[in-house]
Amino acid sequence: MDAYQSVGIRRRLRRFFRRDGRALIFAMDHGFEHGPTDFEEHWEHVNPRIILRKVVRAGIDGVMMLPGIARIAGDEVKPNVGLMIKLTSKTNLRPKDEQLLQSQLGFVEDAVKLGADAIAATVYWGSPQEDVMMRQFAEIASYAHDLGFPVVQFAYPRGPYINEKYGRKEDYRVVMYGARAAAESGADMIKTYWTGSKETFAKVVDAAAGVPVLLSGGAKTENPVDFLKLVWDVIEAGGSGAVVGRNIFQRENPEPFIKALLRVIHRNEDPEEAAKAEGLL
Ligand SMILES: O=C(COP(=O)(O)O)[C@@H](O)[C@H](O)[C@H](O)COP(=O)(O)O
Repeated sequence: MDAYQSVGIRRRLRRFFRRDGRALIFAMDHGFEHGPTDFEEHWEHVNPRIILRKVVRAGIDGVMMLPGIARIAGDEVKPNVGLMIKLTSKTNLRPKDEQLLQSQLGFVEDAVKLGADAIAATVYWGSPQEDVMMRQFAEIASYAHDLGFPVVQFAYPRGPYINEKYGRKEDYRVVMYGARAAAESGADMIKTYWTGSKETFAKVVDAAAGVPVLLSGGAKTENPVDFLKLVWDVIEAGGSGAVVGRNIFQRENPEPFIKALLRVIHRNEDPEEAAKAEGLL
Protein backbone atom coordinates (compact mmCIF):
# COMPACT_ATOMS: atom_id res chain seq x y z
CA MET A 1 0.00 0.00 0.00
CA ASP A 2 1.11 3.55 -0.69
CA ALA A 3 1.93 5.88 2.15
CA TYR A 4 -0.79 8.49 2.69
CA GLN A 5 1.56 11.22 1.49
CA SER A 6 2.15 9.57 -1.89
CA VAL A 7 -1.59 9.47 -2.49
CA GLY A 8 -1.87 13.17 -1.63
CA ILE A 9 1.01 14.14 -3.92
CA ARG A 10 -0.46 12.21 -6.86
CA ARG A 11 -3.93 13.58 -6.27
CA ARG A 12 -2.76 17.17 -6.05
CA LEU A 13 -0.61 16.85 -9.18
CA ARG A 14 -3.76 15.86 -11.06
CA ARG A 15 -5.23 19.29 -10.26
CA PHE A 16 -2.67 20.70 -12.73
CA PHE A 17 -2.11 17.92 -15.25
CA ARG A 18 -4.93 16.65 -17.42
CA ARG A 19 -5.12 12.97 -18.46
CA ASP A 20 -2.61 13.71 -21.23
CA GLY A 21 -0.04 14.59 -18.56
CA ARG A 22 0.17 18.22 -19.74
CA ALA A 23 -0.68 21.55 -18.16
CA LEU A 24 -0.92 25.25 -18.88
CA ILE A 25 -0.23 27.28 -15.75
CA PHE A 26 -0.60 31.04 -15.38
CA ALA A 27 2.34 32.75 -13.60
CA MET A 28 1.66 35.86 -11.57
CA ASP A 29 4.63 36.67 -9.34
CA HIS A 30 5.81 39.51 -11.56
CA GLY A 31 4.58 42.39 -9.37
CA PHE A 32 7.15 41.25 -6.81
CA GLU A 33 9.85 39.72 -8.95
CA HIS A 34 9.98 42.21 -11.85
CA GLY A 35 7.95 45.09 -10.41
CA PRO A 36 4.49 46.47 -11.28
CA THR A 37 5.88 48.09 -14.47
CA ASP A 38 5.40 44.63 -16.06
CA PHE A 39 1.66 45.37 -15.99
CA GLU A 40 1.88 48.79 -17.61
CA GLU A 41 1.09 47.48 -21.07
CA HIS A 42 -2.39 46.58 -19.82
CA TRP A 43 -2.62 48.29 -16.49
CA GLU A 44 -5.97 46.81 -15.48
CA HIS A 45 -4.16 43.47 -15.14
CA VAL A 46 -2.23 44.80 -12.14
CA ASN A 47 -5.47 43.99 -10.32
CA PRO A 48 -5.08 40.26 -9.57
CA ARG A 49 -8.85 39.72 -9.48
CA ILE A 50 -9.33 41.03 -13.01
CA ILE A 51 -6.62 38.95 -14.64
CA LEU A 52 -7.37 35.83 -12.57
CA ARG A 53 -11.03 36.01 -13.53
CA LYS A 54 -10.02 36.09 -17.20
CA VAL A 55 -7.54 33.23 -17.07
CA VAL A 56 -9.89 31.01 -15.07
CA ARG A 57 -12.75 31.75 -17.49
CA ALA A 58 -10.51 30.80 -20.41
CA GLY A 59 -9.96 27.34 -18.92
CA ILE A 60 -6.41 27.54 -17.53
CA ASP A 61 -5.22 24.37 -15.72
CA GLY A 62 -3.39 26.05 -12.85
CA VAL A 63 -2.10 29.34 -11.47
CA MET A 64 1.09 30.21 -9.63
CA MET A 65 1.45 33.11 -7.19
CA LEU A 66 3.14 34.29 -4.00
CA PRO A 67 1.27 33.90 -0.67
CA GLY A 68 0.05 37.52 -0.45
CA ILE A 69 -1.71 37.42 -3.83
CA ALA A 70 -3.39 34.16 -2.83
CA ARG A 71 -4.62 35.99 0.26
CA ILE A 72 -5.86 38.99 -1.73
CA ALA A 73 -7.45 37.18 -4.66
CA GLY A 74 -7.11 33.41 -4.21
CA ASP A 75 -10.89 33.03 -4.12
CA GLU A 76 -10.93 33.77 -7.87
CA VAL A 77 -9.16 30.43 -8.38
CA LYS A 78 -12.04 28.01 -8.80
CA PRO A 79 -11.76 24.52 -7.26
CA ASN A 80 -11.10 22.89 -10.65
CA VAL A 81 -7.92 25.00 -11.12
CA GLY A 82 -4.65 24.00 -9.45
CA LEU A 83 -3.21 26.57 -7.06
CA MET A 84 0.58 26.72 -6.83
CA ILE A 85 2.06 28.89 -4.10
CA LYS A 86 5.67 29.94 -4.49
CA LEU A 87 7.59 30.43 -1.28
CA THR A 88 10.76 32.10 -2.53
CA SER A 89 11.39 35.29 -4.44
CA LYS A 90 13.52 38.40 -4.86
CA THR A 91 12.88 41.94 -6.01
CA ASN A 92 14.58 43.62 -8.92
CA LEU A 93 15.48 46.47 -6.57
CA ARG A 94 18.34 44.55 -4.97
CA PRO A 95 21.94 45.32 -5.88
CA LYS A 96 22.82 43.29 -8.97
CA ASP A 97 25.21 40.96 -7.12
CA GLU A 98 22.51 39.97 -4.68
CA GLN A 99 19.99 39.14 -7.37
CA LEU A 100 21.48 35.68 -7.64
CA LEU A 101 19.62 34.67 -4.50
CA GLN A 102 15.94 33.95 -3.93
CA SER A 103 14.91 34.41 -0.31
CA GLN A 104 12.19 32.56 1.48
CA LEU A 105 9.14 34.77 2.05
CA GLY A 106 6.67 32.22 3.34
CA PHE A 107 6.43 28.76 4.87
CA VAL A 108 4.85 25.48 3.87
CA GLU A 109 2.20 26.00 6.56
CA ASP A 110 1.19 29.30 4.90
CA ALA A 111 0.72 27.59 1.55
CA VAL A 112 -1.34 24.85 3.18
CA LYS A 113 -3.52 27.43 4.98
CA LEU A 114 -4.07 29.23 1.67
CA GLY A 115 -5.36 26.04 0.05
CA ALA A 116 -2.36 25.32 -2.19
CA ASP A 117 -2.27 22.20 -4.35
CA ALA A 118 1.49 22.50 -4.95
CA ILE A 119 4.37 24.41 -3.42
CA ALA A 120 7.11 26.03 -5.49
CA ALA A 121 10.60 27.40 -4.88
CA THR A 122 13.39 28.65 -7.14
CA VAL A 123 16.97 27.42 -7.23
CA TYR A 124 19.51 29.40 -9.26
CA TRP A 125 21.88 26.56 -10.07
CA GLY A 126 25.40 27.90 -10.43
CA SER A 127 24.82 30.98 -8.30
CA PRO A 128 27.40 31.82 -5.63
CA GLN A 129 24.39 31.48 -3.28
CA GLU A 130 23.37 28.08 -4.65
CA ASP A 131 23.95 26.48 -1.25
CA VAL A 132 21.33 28.68 0.45
CA MET A 133 18.70 27.92 -2.19
CA MET A 134 19.49 24.18 -2.13
CA ARG A 135 18.86 24.12 1.62
CA GLN A 136 15.70 26.19 1.28
CA PHE A 137 14.43 23.81 -1.36
CA ALA A 138 15.38 20.75 0.68
CA GLU A 139 13.55 22.04 3.75
CA ILE A 140 10.46 23.05 1.80
CA ALA A 141 10.39 19.76 -0.14
CA SER A 142 10.91 17.55 2.88
CA TYR A 143 8.13 19.19 4.85
CA ALA A 144 5.73 19.52 1.91
CA HIS A 145 6.24 15.87 0.93
CA ASP A 146 5.57 14.78 4.51
CA LEU A 147 2.20 16.53 4.28
CA GLY A 148 1.38 15.07 0.86
CA PHE A 149 2.07 18.19 -1.23
CA PRO A 150 3.96 18.13 -4.54
CA VAL A 151 6.91 20.48 -4.90
CA VAL A 152 7.79 22.45 -8.00
CA GLN A 153 11.29 23.68 -8.67
CA PHE A 154 11.99 26.68 -10.85
CA ALA A 155 15.37 25.34 -11.89
CA TYR A 156 17.22 28.30 -13.36
CA PRO A 157 20.93 28.05 -14.09
CA ARG A 158 22.34 31.49 -13.39
CA GLY A 159 25.72 32.80 -12.27
CA PRO A 160 29.11 34.19 -13.28
CA TYR A 161 30.75 30.84 -13.93
CA ILE A 162 27.94 29.81 -16.28
CA ASN A 163 28.39 33.01 -18.27
CA GLU A 164 32.16 32.47 -18.40
CA LYS A 165 32.03 28.81 -19.40
CA TYR A 166 28.89 28.54 -21.54
CA GLY A 167 28.24 32.12 -22.63
CA ARG A 168 24.51 32.03 -21.92
CA LYS A 169 22.23 30.59 -19.27
CA GLU A 170 19.96 29.09 -21.95
CA ASP A 171 22.75 26.83 -23.28
CA TYR A 172 21.13 23.38 -23.26
CA ARG A 173 24.04 21.87 -21.34
CA VAL A 174 23.36 24.08 -18.33
CA VAL A 175 19.57 23.98 -18.63
CA MET A 176 19.67 20.17 -18.64
CA TYR A 177 22.10 20.26 -15.73
CA GLY A 178 19.62 22.41 -13.79
CA ALA A 179 16.73 20.09 -14.69
CA ARG A 180 18.72 17.06 -13.59
CA ALA A 181 19.71 18.77 -10.35
CA ALA A 182 16.02 19.60 -9.76
CA ALA A 183 15.02 15.97 -10.31
CA GLU A 184 17.83 14.72 -8.08
CA SER A 185 16.85 17.18 -5.35
CA GLY A 186 13.31 15.80 -5.22
CA ALA A 187 11.18 18.07 -7.42
CA ASP A 188 7.82 16.73 -8.66
CA MET A 189 7.59 19.30 -11.47
CA ILE A 190 10.29 21.44 -13.09
CA LYS A 191 9.99 24.86 -14.73
CA THR A 192 12.90 26.00 -16.84
CA TYR A 193 14.16 28.01 -19.83
CA TRP A 194 13.73 27.29 -23.49
CA THR A 195 17.01 26.04 -24.97
CA GLY A 196 16.40 27.25 -28.52
CA SER A 197 15.45 24.01 -30.30
CA LYS A 198 13.27 20.93 -29.99
CA GLU A 199 16.30 18.64 -30.11
CA THR A 200 18.08 20.32 -27.21
CA PHE A 201 14.90 20.69 -25.14
CA ALA A 202 14.30 16.95 -25.59
CA LYS A 203 17.64 16.39 -23.87
CA VAL A 204 16.50 18.55 -20.95
CA VAL A 205 13.36 16.40 -20.70
CA ASP A 206 15.50 13.22 -20.78
CA ALA A 207 17.84 14.57 -18.12
CA ALA A 208 14.87 15.16 -15.81
CA ALA A 209 14.34 11.38 -15.81
CA GLY A 210 10.53 11.35 -15.81
CA VAL A 211 9.89 14.45 -13.72
CA PRO A 212 7.62 16.67 -15.87
CA VAL A 213 9.41 19.66 -17.41
CA LEU A 214 7.46 22.82 -18.21
CA LEU A 215 8.60 25.85 -20.15
CA SER A 216 9.10 29.12 -18.31
CA GLY A 217 7.30 31.52 -20.66
CA GLY A 218 9.64 34.49 -21.08
CA ALA A 219 9.09 37.92 -22.63
CA LYS A 220 5.95 38.56 -24.69
CA THR A 221 6.26 37.85 -28.39
CA GLU A 222 4.69 40.55 -30.57
CA ASN A 223 3.14 37.93 -32.83
CA PRO A 224 1.04 35.55 -30.70
CA VAL A 225 1.60 32.72 -33.20
CA ASP A 226 5.34 32.82 -32.47
CA PHE A 227 4.65 31.91 -28.86
CA LEU A 228 2.16 29.20 -29.87
CA LYS A 229 4.88 27.72 -32.10
CA LEU A 230 7.35 27.77 -29.23
CA VAL A 231 4.92 25.88 -27.00
CA TRP A 232 4.26 23.43 -29.84
CA ASP A 233 8.01 22.72 -29.96
CA VAL A 234 8.08 22.19 -26.20
CA ILE A 235 5.32 19.59 -26.50
CA GLU A 236 7.01 17.93 -29.48
CA ALA A 237 10.21 17.72 -27.42
CA GLY A 238 8.36 15.80 -24.70
CA GLY A 239 7.77 18.80 -22.42
CA SER A 240 4.70 18.74 -20.19
CA GLY A 241 3.39 22.24 -20.90
CA ALA A 242 4.19 25.78 -19.93
CA VAL A 243 4.06 28.27 -17.08
CA VAL A 244 3.22 31.57 -18.72
CA GLY A 245 2.95 35.10 -17.37
CA ARG A 246 3.78 38.06 -19.63
CA ASN A 247 2.55 36.38 -22.81
CA ILE A 248 -0.85 36.26 -21.13
CA PHE A 249 -1.24 39.38 -18.98
CA GLN A 250 0.55 41.74 -21.37
CA ARG A 251 -2.03 40.97 -24.07
CA GLU A 252 -5.08 43.16 -24.29
CA ASN A 253 -7.31 40.15 -24.70
CA PRO A 254 -5.75 37.13 -22.97
CA GLU A 255 -8.71 34.78 -23.23
CA PRO A 256 -8.55 33.73 -26.90
CA PHE A 257 -4.78 33.46 -26.56
CA ILE A 258 -5.10 31.07 -23.59
CA LYS A 259 -7.68 29.04 -25.50
CA ALA A 260 -5.31 28.78 -28.45
CA LEU A 261 -2.50 27.66 -26.12
CA LEU A 262 -4.80 25.01 -24.66
CA ARG A 263 -5.55 23.74 -28.17
CA VAL A 264 -1.82 23.38 -28.89
CA ILE A 265 -1.02 21.75 -25.55
CA HIS A 266 -3.99 19.45 -25.11
CA ARG A 267 -5.24 18.80 -28.64
CA ASN A 268 -1.94 18.86 -30.53
CA GLU A 269 -3.42 21.47 -32.83
CA ASP A 270 -1.15 23.19 -35.28
CA PRO A 271 -0.32 26.69 -33.89
CA GLU A 272 -1.66 28.58 -36.92
CA GLU A 273 -4.87 26.55 -36.94
CA ALA A 274 -5.30 27.10 -33.20
CA ALA A 275 -4.75 30.84 -33.65
CA LYS A 276 -7.30 30.95 -36.49
CA ALA A 277 -9.86 28.99 -34.47
CA GLU A 278 -9.62 31.55 -31.67
CA GLY A 279 -9.76 34.57 -33.96
CA LEU A 280 -6.13 35.58 -33.46
CA LEU A 281 -5.42 35.54 -37.20
O1 LIG B 1 10.55 32.94 -12.92
C1 LIG B 1 10.23 34.09 -12.96
C2 LIG B 1 11.19 35.18 -13.17
O2 LIG B 1 12.20 34.74 -14.01
P1 LIG B 1 13.27 35.77 -14.52
O3 LIG B 1 14.10 36.11 -13.33
O4 LIG B 1 12.53 36.95 -15.08
O5 LIG B 1 13.99 35.00 -15.58
C3 LIG B 1 8.85 34.43 -12.77
O6 LIG B 1 8.66 35.74 -12.39
C4 LIG B 1 7.86 34.08 -13.80
O7 LIG B 1 6.99 33.27 -13.12
C5 LIG B 1 8.32 33.35 -15.01
O8 LIG B 1 9.27 34.11 -15.68
C6 LIG B 1 7.15 33.01 -15.95
O9 LIG B 1 6.56 34.18 -16.41
P2 LIG B 1 6.87 34.74 -17.86
O10 LIG B 1 8.33 34.61 -18.11
O11 LIG B 1 6.07 33.87 -18.79
O12 LIG B 1 6.40 36.13 -17.84
